Amino acid sequence: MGEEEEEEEEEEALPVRVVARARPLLGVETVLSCRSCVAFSGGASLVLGKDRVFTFDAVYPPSSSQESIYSEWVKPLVDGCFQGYNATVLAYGQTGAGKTYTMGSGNNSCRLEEEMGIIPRVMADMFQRIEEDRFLSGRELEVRVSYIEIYNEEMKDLLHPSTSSKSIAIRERGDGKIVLTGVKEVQVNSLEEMQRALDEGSLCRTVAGTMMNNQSSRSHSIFTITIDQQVPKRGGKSRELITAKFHLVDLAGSERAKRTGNVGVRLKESVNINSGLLALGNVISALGDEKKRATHVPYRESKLTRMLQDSLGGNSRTVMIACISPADSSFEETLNTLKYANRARNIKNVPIINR
Ligand SMILES: Nc1ncnc2c1ncn2[C@@H]1O[C@H](COP(=O)(O)OP(=O)(O)OP(=O)(O)O)[C@@H](O)[C@H]1O
Repeated sequence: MGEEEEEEEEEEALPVRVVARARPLLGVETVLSCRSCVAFSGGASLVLGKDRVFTFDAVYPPSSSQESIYSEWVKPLVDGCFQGYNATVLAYGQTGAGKTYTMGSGNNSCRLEEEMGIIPRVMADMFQRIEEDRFLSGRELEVRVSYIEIYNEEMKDLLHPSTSSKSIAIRERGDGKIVLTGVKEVQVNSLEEMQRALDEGSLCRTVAGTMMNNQSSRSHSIFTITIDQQVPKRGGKSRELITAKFHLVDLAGSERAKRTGNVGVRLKESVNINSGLLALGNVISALGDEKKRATHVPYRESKLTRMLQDSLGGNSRTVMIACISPADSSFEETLNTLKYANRARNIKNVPIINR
């Protein structure tokens, strides 16, 4: 293949992939006599209520495993990172819909192997790959992680919780890449070190009970893995740096404030959470609209969208997982989640290798 053709292939625009996942009915829902209001046909569509049909890139019914969603949608992104492509996985949905379970961004120490979520699987795969590539001549590799939380429009470094939020800022470099200043990345040399970073950071997340989930994460959390590789150039003695960033995002619950029974501080939180998600929705819809995409995408409306600027509609391979509860008591929230996720299907990203 000629160099020009290679360039063309790299710059092909890819849509953001959107998959929907329904968790099983929880014990508490069964006790409250909730019934499932979502039907699955086995394909990429689902039916909410009597006749609202939604089609995504894939649909995962309650019986589906953590492994299937990981191997079909996330593993290819891990492979891409080693080639220098950025990747992003976002979990969206109302409180209690299964975002933290799916991402594996909660406490993983008591989980069975098959219950492990996406982040622990990404880490295990990366280190297996690093181990396998160890003997490739001349290759040097460095892996770093950062873990941040956006809570009430303030950013917290979960790996260095004593860092003041005020010293953290999001900046756009001349080449359009987004960088965080004030957040300290941690270099990790083994799977165990990376797992420790995830577990310790997860413990510092802002969690509180709502009427819908007694361990509700009230913030957006973003676990970022950066891989830097010094690779010998083909045929020459010189080397090139290939770098890739993998954002794993567990978004705060998308529910409307009223349903969570929130008042006071929790209500203020809900308003802030929703403003981040609203901004994300606006960015998603602008990216899905050809005219707006060319003129103005409102990334600056929130910290969340600013931080994900080069992952949404930018240089990244992106998968969004819309998590839903099948319970009829969550019908309205599920409808909102599915509508929101549907809009994301129009976004096109242009992944290029980061040399
Ligand atoms: N696919 C699943 N299989 C079995 N249990 C699940 C599944 N998804 C979620 N659960 C369970 O449902 C409950 C709520 O899930 P989870 O905490 O992941 O929700 P969430 O969307 O992250 O909520 P919040 O936004 O409030 O943090 C948990 O007890 C979790 O273990």
